[in-house]
Amino acid sequence: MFIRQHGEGPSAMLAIGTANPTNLLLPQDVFADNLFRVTKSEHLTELKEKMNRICQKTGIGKRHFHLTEETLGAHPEFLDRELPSLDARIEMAATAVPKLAQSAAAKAIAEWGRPATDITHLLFSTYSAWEAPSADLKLATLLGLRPTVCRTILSLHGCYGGGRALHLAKELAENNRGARVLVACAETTLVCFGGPDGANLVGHALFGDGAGAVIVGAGPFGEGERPLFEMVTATQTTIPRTEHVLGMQATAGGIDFHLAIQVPMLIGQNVERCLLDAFGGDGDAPGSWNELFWAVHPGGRPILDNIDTVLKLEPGKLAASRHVLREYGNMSGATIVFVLDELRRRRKEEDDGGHQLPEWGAILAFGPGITIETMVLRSPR
Ligand SMILES: CC(C)(COP(=O)(O)OP(=O)(O)OC[C@H]1O[C@@H](n2cnc3c(N)ncnc32)[C@H](O)[C@@H]1OP(=O)(O)O)[C@@H](O)C(=O)NCCC(=O)NCCSC(=O)CC(=O)O
Repeated sequence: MFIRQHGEGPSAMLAIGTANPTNLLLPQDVFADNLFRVTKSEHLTELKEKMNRICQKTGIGKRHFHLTEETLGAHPEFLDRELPSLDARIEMAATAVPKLAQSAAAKAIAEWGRPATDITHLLFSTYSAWEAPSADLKLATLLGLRPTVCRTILSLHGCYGGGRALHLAKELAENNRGARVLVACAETTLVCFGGPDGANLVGHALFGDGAGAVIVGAGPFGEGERPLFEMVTATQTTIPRTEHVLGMQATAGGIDFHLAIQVPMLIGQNVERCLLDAFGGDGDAPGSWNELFWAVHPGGRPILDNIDTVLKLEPGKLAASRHVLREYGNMSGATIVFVLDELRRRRKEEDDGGHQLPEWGAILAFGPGITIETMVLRSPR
């Protein structure tokens, strides 16, 4: 009888890659001027002042975008929510999203050192998948994955999409001996970009474009395979009665984001419970959260500030998250991969400098629901 063989030990991240569109890089201090100019909204002076106030408080230094002024010139319907533009956006995203993911995935595969045809599963997360077959098949074709690769697209999980995909990759790798799972997350604001109004200023000020890829596998590890972070346990929690505070909605004029002002507070109030669950209860959790290393989705500066406060974290514990927020903004589901990449770069630097490094760590990612994905990590010695 055929018996399914399991992988050995907890699965691990074996390689990480990230990428951003090269079309447009905008420093945050000129973002409002640029937005109001290209959308012909300069007469909305109060709104622009508010936009400037918000931009200054984001903790963001610059962001990358696929949409350029030239593309907007060819699509004036993108500027006016009353005009239908969803078709054109879907068509643009259908090419841009898999290509962006390809850039990140190619870096992860090169670091991994094995042929792309050794990938057995593909998990693709994006808020821009609006067709079938979708970005997962396009990415598989661009990378030359084998026709038997098991593909899954995760759509509209928003900012917890990266955490969700890593969680699923862990399950797949541990339950299928020899599986090598490519997690790919790619997000572009071209599906939601529009002229500024009272409802979309915060989204405009926060979101950027980027892609992240991680290769996940469980033991036995092949020659040259080097576990970066072991994925020890993972949980998902939905905060009851918060489904209306954070979300996305497709309209004829593009995708609308809704970010209620209470989001940072709600996340702050709930993360400790999620962490205790992921660690298996109070008894197994570390005595102080400062004993861990941290990969937190930088959904916004106040979210990181609230987590610092409730977990009583020492300054610098969320440095990788703050760095990614500063350099790239909030790239929704792809952001957590950038944080993991930055975290391992910082840990290597500290290790080379002879510093004692925490062995255990945690991922926190948040999105619509409000959903919190939590994962306990261990860094192999
Ligand atoms: C917008 C901010 C930069 C503002 O910074 P501060 O809160 O420190 O500053 P502040 O209180 O002085 O606010 C400045 C101005 O912004 C307004 N303001 C703040 N939060 C707002 C919100 N959610 N919606 C609309 N307006 C908002 C305030 O009323 C104020 O207006 P005035 O100046 O007129 O008084 C920050 O609050 C922030 O980053 N919030 C976003 C957090 C968030 O929801 N992240 C989740 C992203 S989604 C995600 O990550 C998951 C996903 O998408 O799936």
